[in-house]
Amino acid sequence: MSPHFGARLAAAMEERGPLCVGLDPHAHLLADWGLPDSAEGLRTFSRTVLDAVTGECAAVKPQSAFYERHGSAGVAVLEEVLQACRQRGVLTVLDVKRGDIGSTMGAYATAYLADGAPLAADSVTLSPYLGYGSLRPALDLARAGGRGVWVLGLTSNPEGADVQLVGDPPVAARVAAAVAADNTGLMPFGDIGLVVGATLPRTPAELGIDLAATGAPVLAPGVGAQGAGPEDVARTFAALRERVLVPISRGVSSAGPDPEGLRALARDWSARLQRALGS
Ligand SMILES: O=C(O)c1cc(=O)[nH]c(=O)n1[C@@H]1O[C@H](COP(=O)(O)O)[C@@H](O)[C@H]1O
Repeated sequence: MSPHFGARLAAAMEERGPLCVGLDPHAHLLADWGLPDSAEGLRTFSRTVLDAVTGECAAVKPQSAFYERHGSAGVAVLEEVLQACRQRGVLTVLDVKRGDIGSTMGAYATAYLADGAPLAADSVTLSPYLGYGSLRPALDLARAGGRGVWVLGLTSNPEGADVQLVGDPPVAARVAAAVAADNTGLMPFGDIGLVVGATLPRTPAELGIDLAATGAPVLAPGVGAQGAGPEDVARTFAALRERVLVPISRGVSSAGPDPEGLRALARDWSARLQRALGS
């Protein structure tokens, strides 16, 4: 049986550090790169970033929205990106933030987490805000295939607190407790990750959320364009530094289209993150 996603992620982070490069082909970035805002522009952007950063990061995170913007032609490019990552052995976090009633969730799960699906990824982002239990079909299919999921906990945007911090214990703490139960026994960490922004004004511990107890890897967005830096990652995730995967998108792709510039900036972020996290 192949290793579970948490073990594969741990191995990739051990080898290449905590950086995850995001693929978010914003219209303004395509323009800055001198590319058309079209499927062809997405293709060139994605290939260029992927070629430049393969080997410099533990994973890549394509954001589906920027591909969907161009309809079926854009989604075809996303399929190519995922296929290229599979061929290169690059771990993928497909950022789709899906969440729906359980029966529909089963279809989303098949779309992103089934062997042979055109959009199959190593892991996918999910929203638990229709109820954590509604994600079960995706959690089960991911685990059966050695894949993973990232459940939104405390998101990097300030508006997230309106939902995630309601109640005592806060909603996000209840999500974290459910993740902890599902990760029981998986080493070195589980296949169900939590998304916790690096931009939070208060740390999870200060909010009464014991991330270390969840056994979850943490996806910590917000570094670079959203204002957080490596020291914020180190401060926010003090007790679980070896489990934090840090996605940076605009903070890397702003160096394009020059591949050397992209690679140099990815290396620089990676070195700064590793220094801050003491890894
Ligand atoms: O799940 C995510 O990746 C995510 C969660 C979150 O709380 N905040 C957040 O910014 N993201 C995603 O992370 C990426 C951030 O992009 P940059 O700010 O350019 O690095 C975008 O694709 C967001 O959709």
